[in-house]
Amino acid sequence: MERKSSRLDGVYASILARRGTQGRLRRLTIPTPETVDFSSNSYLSLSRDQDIWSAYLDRLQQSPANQGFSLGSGGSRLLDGNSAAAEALECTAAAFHGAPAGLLFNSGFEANTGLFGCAPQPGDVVVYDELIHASVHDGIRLSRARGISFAHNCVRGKSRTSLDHVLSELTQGQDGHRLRAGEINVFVAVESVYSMDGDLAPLADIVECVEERLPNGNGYIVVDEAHATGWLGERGRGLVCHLGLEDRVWARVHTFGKAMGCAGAIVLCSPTTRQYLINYARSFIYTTAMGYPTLAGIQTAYEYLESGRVEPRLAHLRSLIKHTHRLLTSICTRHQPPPRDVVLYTKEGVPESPIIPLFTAHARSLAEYLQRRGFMVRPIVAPTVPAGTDRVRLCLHAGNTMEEVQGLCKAIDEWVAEKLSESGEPSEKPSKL
Ligand SMILES: Cc1ncc(COP(=O)(O)O)c(C=O)c1O
Repeated sequence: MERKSSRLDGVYASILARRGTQGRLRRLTIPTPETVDFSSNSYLSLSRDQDIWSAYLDRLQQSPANQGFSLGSGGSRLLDGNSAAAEALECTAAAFHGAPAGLLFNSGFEANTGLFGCAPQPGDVVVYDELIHASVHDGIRLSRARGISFAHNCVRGKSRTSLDHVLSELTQGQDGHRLRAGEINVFVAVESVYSMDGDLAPLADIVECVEERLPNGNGYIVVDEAHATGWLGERGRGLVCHLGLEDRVWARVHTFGKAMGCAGAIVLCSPTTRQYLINYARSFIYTTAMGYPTLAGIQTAYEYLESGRVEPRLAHLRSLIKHTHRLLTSICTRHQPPPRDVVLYTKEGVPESPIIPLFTAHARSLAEYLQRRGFMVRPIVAPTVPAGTDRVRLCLHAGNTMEEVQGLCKAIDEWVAEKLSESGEPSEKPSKL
């Protein structure tokens, strides 16, 4: 008799083959250490910093015996997995980001699914930016709320899909009177820095809009600061602190796996909300808590940020962003008319973040070309991003040098010239960048 699993493998194999023919098959690769990193989310290059590593080892050596010699936590925080170190880290992070309280989660993904899965009450609504992270979508699916998207970063545009329009429709719709009376809660979910486009949310305007449309205080803004944590604002406190909106944003999610070079996340919120999450957030309750080595790494990274030693790195990162912008703009200007389908760099001003998308219908070709020249970049294609917006996602890091950026842009320039000559379009010779 044919084994069940082999029949199922056959089903999977044909699904994978279909995906393969569409050029959308996902694969695991091991990053090669000798390539120059223009891909990871380690924006500050802290994960390999010698000083932080030494401070981390010292912390492990000096930790109390009941904490320091345990690789794992031993259980859920609600059973045996809680520790003074976990609670101390929550206080450190909350103080650093100017929040009343915080609750750790094992990842940003779990923080979002935990928060959105239980925060809305029956009948509540979650209004979210259309480019919000997959984990928020999954959280909404787990919740008892209705989800409605608004157009990316469109707060007050005339479009019927602007945030203002969506909120206005809600307050005039079927349950409008209950919404206006503050009996239905509206959660508004945005990211401070969008992970694929690298643009910032117009957060001050979003806050104004929500307060105007929901004056009874039933608009609750949740900001996912995953890609802002550690580098945006003074000492990397994030966008909410940078704009002084701590008291007008209901909850924030900070993740430790990106600029902070560690792993895990925290939801910043009121003490009562924290207590509610402890009771109802399934991804907090039904999982083994972080062990001491992980907590110690995050605590060490926070101390580094708070000490101000991060400032020279931030300054270097800002210059890299400006320099890259100059070089990419010059590539596009020289290959006029703009090389349609080849590479489209759309930033008019200096990019707002170290994430710079290079839109091209040939994302895989560009990424492979750059990888062969020793630059690690990755193609990001549908369904990870909306169809028609395939790109190579360039990520700059404080650990990159000006020369590396120069080399990368020179290779992009050569690729553009090659592609254009293949397509028969006239192309400028790559010139000295
Ligand atoms: C905006 C955003 N939120 C949340 C997450 C999830 O964070 P983590 O990697 O810690 O699970 C990510 C990571 O890709 C992200 O980009």
